[in-house]
Amino acid sequence: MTSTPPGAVSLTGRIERWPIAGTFTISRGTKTEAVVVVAEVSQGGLTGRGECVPYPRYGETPEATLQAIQAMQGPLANGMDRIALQASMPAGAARNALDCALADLEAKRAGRRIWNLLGRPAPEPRTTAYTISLGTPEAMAEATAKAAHRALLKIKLGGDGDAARIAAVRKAAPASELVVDANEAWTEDNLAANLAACADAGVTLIEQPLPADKDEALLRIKRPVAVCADESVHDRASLEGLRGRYDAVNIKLDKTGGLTEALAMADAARALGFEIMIGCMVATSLAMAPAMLIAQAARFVDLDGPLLLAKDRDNGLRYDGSLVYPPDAALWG
Ligand SMILES: CC(C)C[C@H](N)C(=O)N[C@H](CCOc1cc(O)cc2c1C(=O)N[C@@H]2C)C(=O)O
Ligand SMILES: [Mg+2]
Repeated sequence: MTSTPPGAVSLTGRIERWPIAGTFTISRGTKTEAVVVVAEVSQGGLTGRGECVPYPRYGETPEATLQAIQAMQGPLANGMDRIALQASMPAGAARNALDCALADLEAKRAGRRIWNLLGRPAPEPRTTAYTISLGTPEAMAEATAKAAHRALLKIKLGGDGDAARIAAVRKAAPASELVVDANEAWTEDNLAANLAACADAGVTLIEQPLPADKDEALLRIKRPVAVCADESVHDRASLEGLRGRYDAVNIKLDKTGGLTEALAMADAARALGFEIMIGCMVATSLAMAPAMLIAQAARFVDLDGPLLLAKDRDNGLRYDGSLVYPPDAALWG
Protein backbone atom coordinates (compact mmCIF):
# COMPACT_ATOMS: atom_id res chain seq x y z
CA MET A 1 0.00 0.00 0.00
CA THR A 2 1.37 3.46 -0.99
CA SER A 3 1.13 6.20 1.69
CA THR A 4 -0.01 9.62 0.43
CA PRO A 5 1.92 12.76 1.55
CA PRO A 6 -0.30 15.36 3.30
CA GLY A 7 -2.00 17.65 0.72
CA ALA A 8 -1.31 15.26 -2.16
CA VAL A 9 -3.95 13.74 -4.43
CA SER A 10 -5.17 10.33 -3.21
CA LEU A 11 -6.88 7.75 -5.41
CA THR A 12 -9.45 4.99 -5.01
CA GLY A 13 -11.00 2.78 -7.67
CA ARG A 14 -13.74 0.17 -7.77
CA ILE A 15 -15.72 -2.06 -10.13
CA GLU A 16 -19.50 -1.48 -10.13
CA ARG A 17 -22.33 -3.51 -11.68
CA TRP A 18 -25.54 -1.78 -12.85
CA PRO A 19 -28.41 -4.05 -14.03
CA ILE A 20 -29.85 -3.41 -17.49
CA ALA A 21 -33.66 -3.17 -17.77
CA GLY A 22 -34.25 -6.41 -19.72
CA THR A 23 -31.37 -7.34 -21.99
CA PHE A 24 -29.28 -5.62 -24.66
CA THR A 25 -28.02 -7.47 -27.77
CA ILE A 26 -25.56 -6.47 -30.49
CA SER A 27 -23.73 -8.57 -33.09
CA ARG A 28 -21.14 -9.53 -30.44
CA GLY A 29 -23.56 -10.91 -27.82
CA THR A 30 -26.17 -10.17 -25.14
CA LYS A 31 -25.68 -8.16 -21.94
CA THR A 32 -27.74 -8.05 -18.72
CA GLU A 33 -25.63 -5.59 -16.72
CA ALA A 34 -23.30 -2.65 -17.23
CA VAL A 35 -19.90 -3.34 -15.69
CA VAL A 36 -18.13 -0.04 -15.08
CA VAL A 37 -14.96 1.05 -13.28
CA VAL A 38 -15.03 4.23 -11.18
CA ALA A 39 -11.96 6.30 -10.22
CA GLU A 40 -12.10 8.85 -7.40
CA VAL A 41 -9.31 11.37 -6.79
CA SER A 42 -9.37 13.40 -3.57
CA GLN A 43 -7.47 16.41 -2.29
CA GLY A 44 -8.17 18.84 0.54
CA GLY A 45 -11.58 17.35 1.28
CA LEU A 46 -12.73 17.51 -2.37
CA THR A 47 -13.31 14.45 -4.59
CA GLY A 48 -13.43 14.20 -8.40
CA ARG A 49 -15.03 11.16 -10.06
CA GLY A 50 -14.77 9.47 -13.43
CA GLU A 51 -16.37 6.31 -14.87
CA CYS A 52 -15.24 4.04 -17.70
CA VAL A 53 -16.34 0.84 -19.44
CA PRO A 54 -13.60 -1.67 -20.30
CA TYR A 55 -14.29 -3.27 -23.69
CA PRO A 56 -13.15 -6.86 -24.34
CA ARG A 57 -13.11 -6.01 -28.08
CA TYR A 58 -9.97 -3.97 -27.32
CA GLY A 59 -8.51 -6.53 -24.89
CA GLU A 60 -9.76 -4.69 -21.79
CA THR A 61 -11.22 -6.32 -18.64
CA PRO A 62 -12.65 -4.64 -15.52
CA GLU A 63 -9.94 -6.18 -13.31
CA ALA A 64 -7.00 -5.10 -15.50
CA THR A 65 -8.55 -1.64 -15.93
CA LEU A 66 -8.88 -1.23 -12.14
CA GLN A 67 -5.25 -2.34 -11.72
CA ALA A 68 -4.07 0.16 -14.36
CA ILE A 69 -5.94 2.92 -12.52
CA GLN A 70 -4.52 1.92 -9.15
CA ALA A 71 -0.97 1.88 -10.60
CA MET A 72 -1.27 5.66 -10.99
CA GLN A 73 -1.58 6.19 -7.22
CA GLY A 74 2.15 6.99 -6.83
CA PRO A 75 2.42 9.37 -9.82
CA LEU A 76 -0.76 11.20 -8.69
CA ALA A 77 0.54 11.55 -5.13
CA ASN A 78 3.74 12.96 -6.67
CA GLY A 79 1.84 15.67 -8.52
CA MET A 80 0.98 14.17 -11.94
CA ASP A 81 -1.82 16.31 -13.38
CA ARG A 82 -4.40 15.69 -16.14
CA ILE A 83 -2.05 16.93 -18.88
CA ALA A 84 0.88 14.77 -17.70
CA LEU A 85 -1.53 11.81 -17.49
CA GLN A 86 -1.89 11.80 -21.29
CA ALA A 87 1.72 10.65 -21.76
CA SER A 88 1.70 8.34 -18.73
CA MET A 89 -1.05 5.93 -19.86
CA PRO A 90 -2.21 4.62 -23.24
CA ALA A 91 -5.59 5.74 -24.64
CA GLY A 92 -8.35 3.46 -23.32
CA ALA A 93 -10.86 2.94 -20.53
CA ALA A 94 -8.47 3.26 -17.54
CA ARG A 95 -7.12 6.65 -18.64
CA ASN A 96 -10.69 7.80 -19.34
CA ALA A 97 -11.82 7.25 -15.73
CA LEU A 98 -8.73 9.06 -14.37
CA ASP A 99 -8.82 11.93 -16.89
CA CYS A 100 -12.49 12.64 -16.09
CA ALA A 101 -11.92 12.32 -12.34
CA LEU A 102 -9.04 14.82 -12.51
CA ALA A 103 -11.14 17.23 -14.60
CA ASP A 104 -13.95 16.97 -12.02
CA LEU A 105 -11.47 17.65 -9.20
CA GLU A 106 -10.04 20.68 -11.10
CA ALA A 107 -13.55 22.14 -11.37
CA LYS A 108 -14.29 21.53 -7.70
CA ARG A 109 -10.96 23.06 -6.60
CA ALA A 110 -11.64 26.17 -8.71
CA GLY A 111 -15.30 26.36 -7.64
CA ARG A 112 -16.19 26.71 -11.34
CA ARG A 113 -17.73 24.54 -14.06
CA ILE A 114 -15.26 22.53 -16.13
CA TRP A 115 -16.35 24.07 -19.46
CA ASN A 116 -15.42 27.51 -18.13
CA LEU A 117 -12.00 26.23 -17.05
CA LEU A 118 -11.46 24.57 -20.46
CA GLY A 119 -12.58 27.68 -22.37
CA ARG A 120 -15.51 25.89 -23.99
CA PRO A 121 -19.10 27.16 -24.31
CA ALA A 122 -21.57 26.09 -21.63
CA PRO A 123 -23.29 22.90 -22.83
CA GLU A 124 -26.90 22.97 -24.05
CA PRO A 125 -29.40 20.10 -24.01
CA ARG A 126 -29.04 17.76 -27.03
CA THR A 127 -31.25 15.11 -28.63
CA THR A 128 -29.77 11.65 -28.13
CA ALA A 129 -30.28 8.56 -30.22
CA TYR A 130 -32.17 5.70 -28.59
CA THR A 131 -30.81 2.23 -29.30
CA ILE A 132 -32.90 -0.70 -30.54
CA SER A 133 -31.33 -4.04 -29.60
CA LEU A 134 -30.54 -6.69 -32.22
CA GLY A 135 -33.25 -9.34 -32.78
CA THR A 136 -35.56 -10.79 -35.40
CA PRO A 137 -37.19 -8.29 -37.77
CA GLU A 138 -40.49 -8.84 -35.92
CA ALA A 139 -39.00 -8.26 -32.44
CA MET A 140 -37.11 -5.19 -33.65
CA ALA A 141 -40.23 -3.78 -35.30
CA GLU A 142 -42.14 -4.24 -32.03
CA ALA A 143 -39.40 -2.48 -30.00
CA THR A 144 -39.15 0.25 -32.64
CA ALA A 145 -42.91 0.91 -32.64
CA LYS A 146 -42.71 1.66 -28.89
CA ALA A 147 -39.89 4.18 -29.59
CA ALA A 148 -41.33 5.64 -32.81
CA HIS A 149 -42.05 8.98 -31.09
CA ARG A 150 -38.29 9.53 -30.69
CA ALA A 151 -36.53 11.78 -33.22
CA LEU A 152 -33.39 9.62 -33.63
CA LEU A 153 -33.13 5.83 -33.39
CA LYS A 154 -29.95 3.73 -33.53
CA ILE A 155 -30.69 0.27 -34.89
CA LYS A 156 -28.35 -2.60 -34.05
CA LEU A 157 -27.73 -4.95 -36.97
CA GLY A 158 -26.06 -8.36 -37.13
CA GLY A 159 -25.17 -9.47 -40.67
CA ASP A 160 -27.50 -12.12 -42.13
CA GLY A 161 -31.04 -10.83 -42.65
CA ASP A 162 -30.18 -7.15 -42.08
CA ALA A 163 -32.11 -5.94 -45.16
CA ALA A 164 -35.31 -7.39 -43.64
CA ARG A 165 -34.50 -5.83 -40.24
CA ILE A 166 -33.95 -2.39 -41.81
CA ALA A 167 -37.21 -2.53 -43.78
CA ALA A 168 -39.21 -3.72 -40.74
CA VAL A 169 -37.79 -0.98 -38.52
CA ARG A 170 -38.46 1.78 -41.06
CA LYS A 171 -42.10 0.63 -41.36
CA ALA A 172 -42.45 0.76 -37.56
CA ALA A 173 -40.96 4.27 -37.25
CA PRO A 174 -41.80 6.19 -40.43
CA ALA A 175 -40.92 9.61 -39.00
CA SER A 176 -37.73 8.92 -36.99
CA GLU A 177 -34.23 9.62 -38.30
CA LEU A 178 -32.45 6.24 -38.46
CA VAL A 179 -28.80 5.40 -37.79
CA VAL A 180 -27.79 1.73 -38.09
CA ASP A 181 -24.82 0.08 -36.33
CA ALA A 182 -23.54 -3.25 -37.69
CA ASN A 183 -20.71 -3.50 -35.13
CA GLU A 184 -18.43 -5.04 -37.84
CA ALA A 185 -20.94 -7.75 -38.86
CA TRP A 186 -21.09 -7.12 -42.64
CA THR A 187 -18.73 -8.54 -45.26
CA GLU A 188 -17.35 -7.25 -48.55
CA ASP A 189 -19.82 -9.66 -50.26
CA ASN A 190 -23.03 -8.28 -48.68
CA LEU A 191 -21.85 -4.65 -48.40
CA ALA A 192 -23.46 -3.33 -51.62
CA ALA A 193 -26.83 -5.00 -50.95
CA ASN A 194 -26.94 -3.76 -47.34
CA LEU A 195 -25.95 -0.22 -48.38
CA ALA A 196 -28.79 -0.26 -50.93
CA ALA A 197 -31.28 -1.49 -48.29
CA CYS A 198 -30.23 1.39 -46.03
CA ALA A 199 -30.58 3.91 -48.86
CA ASP A 200 -34.07 2.55 -49.72
CA ALA A 201 -35.15 2.92 -46.07
CA GLY A 202 -33.84 6.49 -45.83
CA VAL A 203 -31.17 5.62 -43.25
CA THR A 204 -28.97 8.68 -42.51
CA LEU A 205 -25.80 6.99 -41.22
CA ILE A 206 -24.27 3.49 -41.16
CA GLU A 207 -21.91 2.79 -38.26
CA GLN A 208 -18.98 0.35 -38.65
CA PRO A 209 -20.32 -1.98 -41.36
CA LEU A 210 -17.09 -3.98 -41.88
CA PRO A 211 -14.51 -5.41 -39.45
CA ALA A 212 -11.95 -2.75 -38.53
CA ASP A 213 -9.12 -4.74 -40.16
CA LYS A 214 -11.13 -5.39 -43.34
CA ASP A 215 -12.62 -2.01 -44.18
CA GLU A 216 -10.60 -1.18 -47.35
CA ALA A 217 -13.64 -2.14 -49.47
CA LEU A 218 -15.17 1.16 -48.32
CA LEU A 219 -12.51 2.97 -50.37
CA ARG A 220 -13.67 1.32 -53.59
CA ILE A 221 -17.47 1.26 -53.24
CA LYS A 222 -19.86 4.15 -53.87
CA ARG A 223 -21.43 5.04 -50.53
CA PRO A 224 -25.10 6.04 -51.06
CA VAL A 225 -25.43 6.61 -47.28
CA ALA A 226 -22.79 8.24 -45.06
CA VAL A 227 -20.58 5.72 -43.21
CA CYS A 228 -19.25 6.26 -39.67
CA ALA A 229 -16.17 4.62 -38.10
CA ASP A 230 -16.51 3.22 -34.58
CA GLU A 231 -14.30 0.17 -33.99
CA SER A 232 -11.94 1.57 -36.72
CA VAL A 233 -11.29 4.83 -34.86
CA HIS A 234 -9.77 5.41 -31.43
CA ASP A 235 -7.97 8.71 -30.98
CA ARG A 236 -6.43 11.48 -33.12
CA ALA A 237 -3.69 9.16 -34.38
CA SER A 238 -6.23 6.90 -36.11
CA LEU A 239 -8.03 9.67 -38.05
CA GLU A 240 -5.71 10.05 -41.04
CA GLY A 241 -6.08 6.39 -42.12
CA LEU A 242 -9.87 6.73 -42.35
CA ARG A 243 -9.91 9.31 -45.15
CA GLY A 244 -11.77 8.03 -48.20
CA ARG A 245 -13.34 5.14 -46.24
CA TYR A 246 -15.55 6.98 -43.75
CA ASP A 247 -17.62 10.17 -43.67
CA ALA A 248 -17.99 10.38 -39.88
CA VAL A 249 -16.27 9.19 -36.71
CA ASN A 250 -17.81 7.92 -33.47
CA ILE A 251 -15.84 9.49 -30.61
CA LYS A 252 -16.12 7.58 -27.33
CA LEU A 253 -14.23 8.66 -24.24
CA ASP A 254 -13.45 5.01 -23.43
CA LYS A 255 -11.51 4.86 -26.72
CA THR A 256 -9.82 8.28 -26.58
CA GLY A 257 -8.76 7.76 -22.97
CA GLY A 258 -10.79 10.65 -21.65
CA LEU A 259 -12.22 14.09 -22.31
CA THR A 260 -8.84 15.80 -22.84
CA GLU A 261 -8.02 13.75 -25.95
CA ALA A 262 -11.69 13.63 -27.05
CA LEU A 263 -11.85 17.44 -27.29
CA ALA A 264 -8.62 17.55 -29.32
CA MET A 265 -9.84 14.67 -31.49
CA ALA A 266 -13.19 16.36 -32.21
CA ASP A 267 -11.35 19.50 -33.38
CA ALA A 268 -8.96 17.43 -35.55
CA ALA A 269 -11.78 15.32 -37.02
CA ARG A 270 -13.77 18.39 -38.02
CA ALA A 271 -10.66 19.94 -39.60
CA LEU A 272 -10.28 16.78 -41.73
CA GLY A 273 -13.92 17.05 -42.85
CA PHE A 274 -15.42 14.23 -40.77
CA GLU A 275 -18.89 14.56 -39.21
CA ILE A 276 -18.85 13.70 -35.50
CA MET A 277 -20.90 11.23 -33.50
CA ILE A 278 -20.39 11.23 -29.74
CA GLY A 279 -21.02 7.69 -28.55
CA CYS A 280 -21.09 5.67 -25.36
CA MET A 281 -21.12 2.19 -23.89
CA VAL A 282 -23.77 0.87 -21.50
CA ALA A 283 -22.95 2.97 -18.44
CA THR A 284 -24.35 5.44 -15.91
CA SER A 285 -24.74 9.21 -16.19
CA LEU A 286 -21.26 9.68 -14.69
CA ALA A 287 -19.80 8.33 -17.95
CA MET A 288 -22.17 10.44 -20.12
CA ALA A 289 -21.56 13.76 -18.31
CA PRO A 290 -18.10 14.60 -19.78
CA ALA A 291 -19.30 13.45 -23.21
CA MET A 292 -21.91 16.26 -23.11
CA LEU A 293 -19.04 18.68 -23.90
CA ILE A 294 -18.29 16.80 -27.15
CA ALA A 295 -22.03 16.53 -27.88
CA GLN A 296 -22.15 20.29 -28.47
CA ALA A 297 -20.24 19.97 -31.78
CA ALA A 298 -21.59 16.56 -32.79
CA ARG A 299 -23.97 15.96 -35.69
CA PHE A 300 -25.09 12.73 -33.96
CA VAL A 301 -25.41 12.35 -30.19
CA ASP A 302 -25.58 8.75 -28.93
CA LEU A 303 -25.60 9.09 -25.15
CA ASP A 304 -28.45 6.76 -24.21
CA GLY A 305 -26.50 4.45 -21.87
CA PRO A 306 -28.49 5.36 -18.72
CA LEU A 307 -31.82 4.93 -20.57
CA LEU A 308 -31.08 1.19 -20.84
CA LEU A 309 -30.36 0.75 -17.12
CA ALA A 310 -32.88 -0.44 -14.53
CA LYS A 311 -31.60 2.43 -12.32
CA ASP A 312 -29.13 5.30 -12.88
CA ARG A 313 -26.82 6.73 -10.17
CA ASP A 314 -27.88 9.60 -7.86
CA ASN A 315 -27.88 13.08 -9.45
CA GLY A 316 -27.94 11.43 -12.91
CA LEU A 317 -28.40 13.42 -16.10
CA ARG A 318 -31.94 14.64 -16.77
CA TYR A 319 -33.51 12.91 -19.79
CA ASP A 320 -36.73 14.48 -21.01
CA GLY A 321 -37.78 11.99 -23.69
CA SER A 322 -34.71 12.00 -25.92
CA LEU A 323 -33.49 15.42 -24.80
CA VAL A 324 -30.45 15.03 -22.52
CA TYR A 325 -29.43 17.93 -20.28
CA PRO A 326 -25.92 18.99 -19.15
CA PRO A 327 -24.71 17.63 -15.78
CA ASP A 328 -25.30 19.32 -12.43
CA ALA A 329 -22.09 19.94 -10.49
CA ALA A 330 -23.28 17.32 -7.99
CA LEU A 331 -22.79 14.66 -10.70
CA TRP A 332 -19.62 15.84 -12.44
CA GLY A 333 -17.69 18.90 -13.64
C1 LIG B 1 -26.73 1.82 -24.48
C2 LIG B 1 -26.17 1.66 -25.83
C3 LIG B 1 -25.65 0.28 -25.96
C4 LIG B 1 -25.03 2.62 -26.00
C5 LIG B 1 -24.81 3.08 -27.41
N1 LIG B 1 -26.00 3.60 -28.00
C6 LIG B 1 -24.24 2.00 -28.30
O1 LIG B 1 -24.91 1.50 -29.16
N2 LIG B 1 -22.98 1.66 -28.09
C7 LIG B 1 -22.35 0.56 -28.81
C8 LIG B 1 -21.44 -0.16 -27.88
C9 LIG B 1 -22.16 -1.32 -27.31
O2 LIG B 1 -21.75 -1.61 -26.02
C10 LIG B 1 -21.17 -2.83 -25.76
C11 LIG B 1 -20.93 -3.82 -26.71
C12 LIG B 1 -20.27 -5.01 -26.31
O3 LIG B 1 -20.03 -5.94 -27.24
C13 LIG B 1 -19.82 -5.23 -25.03
C14 LIG B 1 -20.06 -4.22 -24.12
C15 LIG B 1 -20.74 -3.05 -24.48
C16 LIG B 1 -20.84 -2.23 -23.33
O4 LIG B 1 -21.36 -1.11 -23.27
N3 LIG B 1 -20.28 -2.87 -22.30
C17 LIG B 1 -19.72 -4.16 -22.69
C18 LIG B 1 -18.26 -4.24 -22.45
C19 LIG B 1 -21.66 0.99 -30.09
O5 LIG B 1 -21.73 2.15 -30.49
O6 LIG B 1 -21.09 0.16 -30.76
MG1 LIG C 1 -20.92 1.44 -32.60
